[in-house]
Amino acid sequence: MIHIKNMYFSYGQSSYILKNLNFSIQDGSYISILGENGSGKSTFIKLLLNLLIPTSGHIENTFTRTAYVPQRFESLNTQFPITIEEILTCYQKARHIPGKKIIDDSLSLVKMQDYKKALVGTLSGGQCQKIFIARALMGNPDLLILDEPSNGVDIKSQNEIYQLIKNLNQEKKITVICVEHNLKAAIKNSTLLYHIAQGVGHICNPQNYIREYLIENTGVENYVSI
Ligand SMILES: Nc1ncnc2c1ncn2[C@@H]1O[C@H](COP(=O)(O)OP(=O)(O)OP(=O)(O)O)[C@@H](O)[C@H]1O
Repeated sequence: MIHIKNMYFSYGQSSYILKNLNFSIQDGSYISILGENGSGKSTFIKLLLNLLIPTSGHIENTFTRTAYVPQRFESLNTQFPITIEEILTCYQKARHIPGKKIIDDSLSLVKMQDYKKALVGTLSGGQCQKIFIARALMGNPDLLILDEPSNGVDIKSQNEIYQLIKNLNQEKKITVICVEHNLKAAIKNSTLLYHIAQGVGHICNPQNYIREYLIENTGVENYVSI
């Protein structure tokens, strides 16, 4: 469980990016974090990952094994001649993760076992995203944080990736927090949405999101057709 209480955050002396956030994330939930570019979604995630410290207020986090799946292009040099097995072996060693079968097991979970010897530069966007999820699963996480998992991925692979994330959430009981620009996926998959606008967080039920937030705040009625 994560409890965020009266949390404010600013970078240095600049004005607050996040203002008085109060939000609880229950075990087993699937939360999508929404908001416009620059609204503070990545900052929020970095605070949850302890990469940033709140300016005031606090975060209580009872999860013990958090895994992070970054945006695909943040962590990938496709020109570098390295295989999937080598990437995962480096991760296993760096994180001191035990187990001889852990790489095969995590690749099987994302149905990418046939790509163990493939060079990372030969994979499609969707395949790369699955490899990053496999890498995150090697640490047997109880919390999985993803940053825009469908970014740069075709529709078929998007469906596979969201199905995979949903299975991890529902069957393996991994709590999921996902930064999203994919509104359709967020509404379809999440137990709760958290919309950040002007530094303020709004908790929203997926079924009511379109009415509660988009229509009231933007007047964009055609979002109803999503
Ligand atoms: N290291 C930093 N130092 C100063 N300001 C920063 C830093 N990182 C982000 N910001 C600013 O904080 C604000 C929120 O940025 P953030 O990256 O959290 O937004 P975001 O919602 O994730 O955006 P996007 O959807 O474009 O990824 C932006 O105005 C950004 O310029």
